[in-house]
Amino acid sequence: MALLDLQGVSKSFGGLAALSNVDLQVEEGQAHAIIGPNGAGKSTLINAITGRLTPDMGSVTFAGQSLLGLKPHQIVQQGIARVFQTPEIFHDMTCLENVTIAALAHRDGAFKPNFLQHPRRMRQQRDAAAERLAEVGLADQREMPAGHLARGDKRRLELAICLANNPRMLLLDEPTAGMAQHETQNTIQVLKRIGEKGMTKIVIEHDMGVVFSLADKITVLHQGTVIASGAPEQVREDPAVHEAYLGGAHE
Ligand SMILES: Nc1ncnc2c1ncn2[C@@H]1O[C@H](COP(=O)(O)OP(=O)(O)OP(=O)(O)O)[C@@H](O)[C@H]1O
Repeated sequence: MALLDLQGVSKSFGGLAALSNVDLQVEEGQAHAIIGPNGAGKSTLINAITGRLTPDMGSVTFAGQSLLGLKPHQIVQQGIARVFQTPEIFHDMTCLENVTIAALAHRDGAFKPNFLQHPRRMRQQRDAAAERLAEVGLADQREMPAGHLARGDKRRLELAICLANNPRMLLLDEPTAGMAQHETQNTIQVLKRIGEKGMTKIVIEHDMGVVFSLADKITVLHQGTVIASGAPEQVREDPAVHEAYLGGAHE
């Protein structure tokens, strides 16, 4: 059974069908890229998964449970974390403090400033936060105020904050957008490392280099419909994909 299973999902805005009868199966432990030209329906699909909009038709199931009707925060509690969209970084706090607070908030359901009464719990969360920072390659910057980080490092801190919540699936929205080449390569390595630990990932990405270095499976959307879905080499050779996308301006 797929970890995330969408069947027949449709969503229209007025007369425009942003998604038409979309099926998507994301297997546990895989990196699944969703690609397509501008306006293909990628954001609408992600919004349907994260509860920011309700499909007109179809089903969205995660770990066997329907997500339909759940609010975005309830979907986060189910174990789906969206990265690189609405990062909540405290710029004056150190990287370690940022990740520790995220871990404490996850543990208590919300951040409660009572942690000073529980020094052992605080120490455990700090140790876990330090591990998350090491995972994303920010061990050396742990005592640095978050506001002083370079742009690419800030995004890796956001990733560490998401990981502090122990999600089952990460949704990555253009994880390398606006990054310099070396930052992009760094981010690819970090995401691969997280993947090796079995983390399931959905990646929305325009950069085909990133897509083909990360994805186990690729689904291609075009005008709200899935025109191809499969292994990267299979999708790369699909004539419909060439026609709609890979042969176009984004290659
Ligand atoms: N809230 C909305 N109201 C009206 N139309 C919308 C709304 N959201 C999306 N659309 C339309 O639905 C279609 C799909 O949009 P969507 O943003 O999902 O595409 P996308 O693949 O994410 O594009 P991009 O790569 O440019 O972000 C587009 O034609 C868009 O204009």
